Amino acid sequence: MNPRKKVDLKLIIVGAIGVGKTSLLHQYVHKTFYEEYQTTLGASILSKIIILGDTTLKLQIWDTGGQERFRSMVSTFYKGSDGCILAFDVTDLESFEALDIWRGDVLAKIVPMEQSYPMVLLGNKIDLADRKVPQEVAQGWCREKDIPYFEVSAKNDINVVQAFEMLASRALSRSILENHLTESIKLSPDQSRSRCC
Ligand SMILES: Nc1nc2c(ncn2[C@@H]2O[C@H](COP(=O)(O)OP(=O)(O)OP(=O)(O)O)[C@@H](O)[C@H]2O)c(=O)[nH]1
Ligand SMILES: [Mg+2]
Repeated sequence: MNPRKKVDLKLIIVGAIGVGKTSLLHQYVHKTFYEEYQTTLGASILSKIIILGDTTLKLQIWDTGGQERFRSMVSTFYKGSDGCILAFDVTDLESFEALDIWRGDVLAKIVPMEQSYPMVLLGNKIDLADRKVPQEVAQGWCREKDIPYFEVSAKNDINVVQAFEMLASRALSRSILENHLTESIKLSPDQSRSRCC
């Protein structure tokens, strides 16, 4: 029997204050939801082990606080991440308008291969009636940036697993590709020596 490969991935979740980042993470990892709001001070980490195909993935997911005063501090955690969930609240237009800034902050910390850095966008709280961001507008933003979009509800557990696992699977593909590149770089010194003199 083939033993499963094991891969560790660091994922981050970012977005404006109160959009539901912690709730999405708790719904995904613990299948729980809390109505009362407790803002995240700085960052915290949750882990989950999942199986994708022939690989056991250990996801270490960094939950970051959306308060403006933490922006610079939490951005230091983006480095070394394998993928990012961008989140906004479909009933909060400002949280949607802030996405360019959050995305820019993340990409500024990711070097190299910025183009292939996996991201997904989650429009949360679709269980609420007073929507301010139409689905087509969010989809348009994602199309421009080539990012998958999910309409989700942490409260009612709608599309949460699908969104996290889409990101995990993209992050896994990228990590496999990077390992191949690293292997071929390791092989190349011999080749360069043979060209010398
Ligand atoms: N109706 C509804 N409420 C939600 C949903 N997700 C989160 N909430 C509520 O929104 C509030 C904020 O949720 P959090 O998960 O703490 O938001 P956050 O993005 O982690 O906030 P910060 O840590 O301050 O950046 C809480 O009162 C949650 O109960 C949802 O899908 N539907
Ligand atoms: Mg939080």
